[in-house]
Amino acid sequence: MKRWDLVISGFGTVGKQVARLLTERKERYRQRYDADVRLVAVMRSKAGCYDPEGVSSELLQAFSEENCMGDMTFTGIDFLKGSTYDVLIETGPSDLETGGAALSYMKTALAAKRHVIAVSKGALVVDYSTLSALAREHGVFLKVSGATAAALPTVDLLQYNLAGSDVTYMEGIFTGTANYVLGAMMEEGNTMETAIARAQQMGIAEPDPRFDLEGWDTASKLTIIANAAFEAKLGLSDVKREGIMTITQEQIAKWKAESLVPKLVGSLRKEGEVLKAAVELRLLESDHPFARVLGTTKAVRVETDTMGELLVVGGKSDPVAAASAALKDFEHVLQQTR
Ligand SMILES: NC(=O)C1=CN([C@@H]2O[C@H](COP(=O)(O)OP(=O)(O)OC[C@H]3O[C@@H](n4cnc5c(N)ncnc54)[C@H](OP(=O)(O)O)[C@@H]3O)[C@@H](O)[C@H]2O)C=CC1
Ligand SMILES: N[C@@H](CC=O)C(=O)O
Repeated sequence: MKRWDLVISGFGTVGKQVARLLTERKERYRQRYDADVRLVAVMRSKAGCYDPEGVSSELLQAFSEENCMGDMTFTGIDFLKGSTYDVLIETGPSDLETGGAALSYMKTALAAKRHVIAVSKGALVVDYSTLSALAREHGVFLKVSGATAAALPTVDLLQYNLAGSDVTYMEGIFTGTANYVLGAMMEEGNTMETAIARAQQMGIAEPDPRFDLEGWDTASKLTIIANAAFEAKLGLSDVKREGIMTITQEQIAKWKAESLVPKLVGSLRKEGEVLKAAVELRLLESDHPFARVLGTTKAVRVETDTMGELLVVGGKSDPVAAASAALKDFEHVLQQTR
């Protein structure tokens, strides 16, 4: 039986769910893949815990509960370099300006021939080309489902289900928080503040809700999808971006009276060799398929040259679903390395 040692960087809402699901699925990995999967290390911003034989559930519990003061000399990169592992699952903050610590973790792991499964978006947005080149050079996988709408298949849909087809257009509702906030304002008469607070309680809103509501989250996902699945060289600044933070109660009342449904839609359109990316507020007729995508649910629609049109609705934003998407990526690594 092959040993698979895993590290999780970032041990917050999603990271903890990844750890929980990994424990639950241990037997499945044994039976299906003849794999002895162990979580050997987890790290937070100021501390990490590592046991080469597998971190015990008691230690994990203590690590997740303690007020993480850590050791002032702790650095995630040294911790990672000092750990022996096969796969890094990155669930730290998404820093869209520099890629943050996640970028150095991912580069370090890939250069050391470790597979990387990204849930955070910043590093992929900032330097996907270097990361994918490192993965190719070292013969390991860089998987990005968790960072590209998680339970809603996007990159996998394009790379696996539509392999060989030319996807000429893609559009979707990619940010559950924005969709939830718009729906709560339209259907439940909530204020934006109340709706944001609810999305934060659900664990799906980013630490700064403007990330979701000003379109950065959708723009980030589009950038990664474009680079990973369309082999484009898109930067975040290439995405035309609109948000929903300035929506007023007067606008809500008007749209209701006109039976229009507001949705934050991200799109990628091929125009010759150029890929045009945009995030915009669209006012949809009530019979539009996206108008019925409610709550934290997401959706994607694609147009292809030879496989027609596809619509996938579902994959709601949810920390457990995001963790499960990361482990879908892990399962694909297990399948592709057998
Ligand atoms: N929440 C969701 O539903 C989804 C989130 N994502 C993405 O996943 C990532 C994590 O989200 P979420 O779990 O909600 O975020 P949280 O804020 O709950 O957790 C972030 C974790 O990262 C840790 N961290 C911060 N800095 C570092 C560092 N330098 N090195 C190691 N760890 C660090 C934090 O440490 P400490 O505990 O010490 O504060 C915390 O444990 C984000 O990038 C988000 O965009 C993607 C899909 C869905
Ligand atoms: N903030 C995101 C969650 C992760 O991608 C969302 O609301 O969909």
